[in-house]
Amino acid sequence: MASELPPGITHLQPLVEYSAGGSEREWTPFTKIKQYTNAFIIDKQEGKILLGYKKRGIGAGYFNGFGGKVEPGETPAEAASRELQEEAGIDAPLRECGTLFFHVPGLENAFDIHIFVADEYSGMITETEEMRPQWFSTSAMPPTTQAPGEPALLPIQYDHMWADDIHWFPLLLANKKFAGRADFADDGKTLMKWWFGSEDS
Ligand SMILES: Nc1nc2c([nH]c(=O)n2[C@H]2C[C@H](O)[C@@H](COP(=O)(O)OP(=O)(O)OP(=O)(O)O)O2)c(=O)[nH]1
Repeated sequence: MASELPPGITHLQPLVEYSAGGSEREWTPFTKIKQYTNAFIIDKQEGKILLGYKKRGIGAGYFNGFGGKVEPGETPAEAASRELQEEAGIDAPLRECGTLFFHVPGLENAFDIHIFVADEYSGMITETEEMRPQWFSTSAMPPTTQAPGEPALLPIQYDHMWADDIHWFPLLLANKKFAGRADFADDGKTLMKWWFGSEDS
């Protein structure tokens, strides 16, 4: 169990350290916290996860889950469902599985990102102005069995994602509850320091 969690992590249950690293410097101070969401569909039977290529805004050019700001009067769960519908055209029985506290120096606010997951969805997955949805294999190896005529799914493209994601995606994929913090450099891309833990080791 971590003796002292990074500032910003408010997870109620004890956490076991999973991945930590980066520079020795202190966690960057922040003044405001904004609530965000990020939602993933994971089809365990077929071994695939739905991500979207972000076409604009924060994290443009990266693959990510679907999400955005929690609007005034909304719960994070309501915001996550709304954003999933707005960005991918689908509905899903989302459950909150983790939190990512994220900070870039120079930005007034830190991001408290509520991570949601579902293993099924309804509706038709649709490309939107913000996101181009794409399934990826959850296995490091490309799947060997494919439906006839279907292209093999790529493994998750960590080198085209936020630099912290590789440190907590394994917890998401293993269905573990987790929380963590990632501090970035001024460029908003280079990961300077991180800590992630899960409820079970
Ligand atoms: N996986 C991952 N997602 C991140 C990281 N940092 C970060 O902001 N995000 C997510 C949180 C949100 O889902 C998304 C940023 O939301 P957005 O671009 O839609 O924000 P916005 O202000 O435009 O909000 P909105 O208009 O969609 O409500 O990026 C990170 O380090 N890893």
